[in-house]
Amino acid sequence: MASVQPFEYDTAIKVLADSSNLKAVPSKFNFINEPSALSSDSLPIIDFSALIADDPDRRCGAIRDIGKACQEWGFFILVNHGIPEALMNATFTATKEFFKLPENEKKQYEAKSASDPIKCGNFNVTNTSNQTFTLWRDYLKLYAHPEFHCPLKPPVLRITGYKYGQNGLKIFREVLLEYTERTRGLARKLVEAISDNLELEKNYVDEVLKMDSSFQLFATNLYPPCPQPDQAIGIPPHTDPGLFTFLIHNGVAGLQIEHDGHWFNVDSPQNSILVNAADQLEIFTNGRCKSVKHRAVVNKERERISIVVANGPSKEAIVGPAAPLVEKDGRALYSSMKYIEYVEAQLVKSRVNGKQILEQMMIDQDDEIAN
Ligand SMILES: O=C(O)CCC(=O)C(=O)O
Ligand SMILES: [Fe+2]
Repeated sequence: MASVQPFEYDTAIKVLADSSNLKAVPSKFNFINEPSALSSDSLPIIDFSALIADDPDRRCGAIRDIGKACQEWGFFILVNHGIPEALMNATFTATKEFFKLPENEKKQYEAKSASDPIKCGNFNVTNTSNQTFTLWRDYLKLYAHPEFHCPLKPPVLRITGYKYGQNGLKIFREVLLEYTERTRGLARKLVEAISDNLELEKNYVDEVLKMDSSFQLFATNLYPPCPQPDQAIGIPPHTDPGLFTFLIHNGVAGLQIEHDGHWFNVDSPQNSILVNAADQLEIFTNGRCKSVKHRAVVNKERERISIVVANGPSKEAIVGPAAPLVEKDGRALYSSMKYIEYVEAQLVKSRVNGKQILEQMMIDQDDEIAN
């Protein structure tokens, strides 16, 4: 049987969902799941203004809290981060305009391979029994740094508020460029906080992760209402590549994270950013920070949009456990891999219920002894 490609642009799910009287999920989306989860109000909240405060006690407190959050939950809510709410709103407006483009305009960005810097369309996932299903989600993914790639359309947006010129005109790429630049600055400060917390030398971290040329991915996901939310999934359980992922959403619930063997619904207050420790942070910290599994479930009533920025080390960085931590721990718990190879392998190879790339990189003590 010919294997199904992960990338494809058949029909936007939004178009399918808007089509008259869709009562059941077409079979190609069939993914039987249990979308219910526990509720949690205990996700750590990190005040970013404390991290950049002159007061050393506030700064130390924030560094300790970030370290603890990454170890215990792998997720936290970032507040007082300094990104203007108007810029976050403009980013939503911009991405919504993109999804509203005619199908033939978006189809130009249909991904052909994992290395395409702009990708758009449907995404097919294969499970361990070699069955393939399509995600209930439309997406756009861009490589945002060190080179910034962006579709030329929509050419101009009408956005009122926040310095968008006299006529309120601002170009799509400028909004995305500004949002990605700002989030990259925040991510860099968080990486510094983790390295302070683990007593790593700043020079060491900069040299290994090459943060000046950090590889940043921008993604936006649109999950249309789904007639049978337990028969389809927005994004199945996975972990993210990178150091820190930043996520904002349009106020509709759908993100769930795994904690202590249970799924929890995650919400975040308006204007905050949900941050999670990602795979390369877990590897680099030799397992101290946890890259936690999460998934996006869909609902019957409301369209959900999320905007995700994956902040990584440089594409060229060979990421393995930091040498000073390996020395302290007596052994490396993970093998090393060039970051860009990890990203692309994860895009095409990640399998539902199968071993994720992160798990494949874990070194068992038994393996070590055998070698
Ligand atoms: O939309 C969401 O809430 C989750 C998105 C996500 O996990 C991802 O894009 O990696
Ligand atoms: Fe994710």
